[in-house]
Amino acid sequence: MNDTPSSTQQLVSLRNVSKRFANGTLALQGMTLDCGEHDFISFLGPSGCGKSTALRLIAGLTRISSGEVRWSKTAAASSGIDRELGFVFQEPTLMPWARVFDNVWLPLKLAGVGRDAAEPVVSQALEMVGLSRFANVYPRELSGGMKMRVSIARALVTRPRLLLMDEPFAALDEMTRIKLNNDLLAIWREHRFSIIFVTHSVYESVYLSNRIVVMAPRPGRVIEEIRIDEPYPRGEAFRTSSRYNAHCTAVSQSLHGALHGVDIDH
Ligand SMILES: Nc1ncnc2c1ncn2[C@@H]1O[C@H](COP(=O)(O)OP(=O)(O)OP(=O)(O)O)[C@@H](O)[C@H]1O
Repeated sequence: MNDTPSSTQQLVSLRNVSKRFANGTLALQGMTLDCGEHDFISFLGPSGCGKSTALRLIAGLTRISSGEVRWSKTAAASSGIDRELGFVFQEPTLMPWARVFDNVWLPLKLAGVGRDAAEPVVSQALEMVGLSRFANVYPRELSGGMKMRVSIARALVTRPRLLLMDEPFAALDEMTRIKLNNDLLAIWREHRFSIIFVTHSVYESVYLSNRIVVMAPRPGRVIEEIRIDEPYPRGEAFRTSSRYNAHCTAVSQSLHGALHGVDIDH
């Protein structure tokens, strides 16, 4: 089945968005982007190109210096922007003293939903990430990949329409990362939310996304947007295909072209 997103319905739009920090750093310059319903967009680029800043601006965690972040009317009206967003960071940031269930319940608890009322929704979120049997364990009993799954379940428990992910799998080993890539794609396809995913990895961005925003530093800016018009589901056959390789080469070339003459942070 080819269910490549069509991006006809916009969810959130950035228009000429810039961010200059108080110390004078121009972290992001003139970014324009339309994120549609059921898009899977990657922000790809080296350290310091403004990927995290862009994500935080969309989330409203950092104030923009100029430009505009506009949400679709339906998204803004239904339950407030906060409920439309889930955020997953590189570190799972779980509460170590709380069981898995309580960690996932947290966003609902903060919204005033009691434990009993939340139970079916929390259970469903845990089921989505394959952790139904681990509701009662503490984070210290889980592997790195499982902790990240809990973090994803917590971000999805409010059923957001947009999931923002900031290098979520960067600290995981290769096999765990591949498994989480596949599971994330399966959850995204089934539940049809949108994802903006920050990564340094060309391979990961090509495997996951239907759109890749290539960025460069000093100042942080968008160089090019590349579409990966390949059908989902994507599995091992895609990962080992010549088409996948060709996309990776094209994206690498765009990235290297963008970096020509730029002094990288790392
Ligand atoms: N709070 C801040 N105050 C001042 N400068 C900042 C702040 N946050 C980020 N910057 C700077 O803005 C630029 C963009 O940072 P940002 O973290 O968005 O980049 P990034 O592409 O996400 O990098 P990385 O891949 O290393 O996370 C960098 O030069 C960074 O040092």
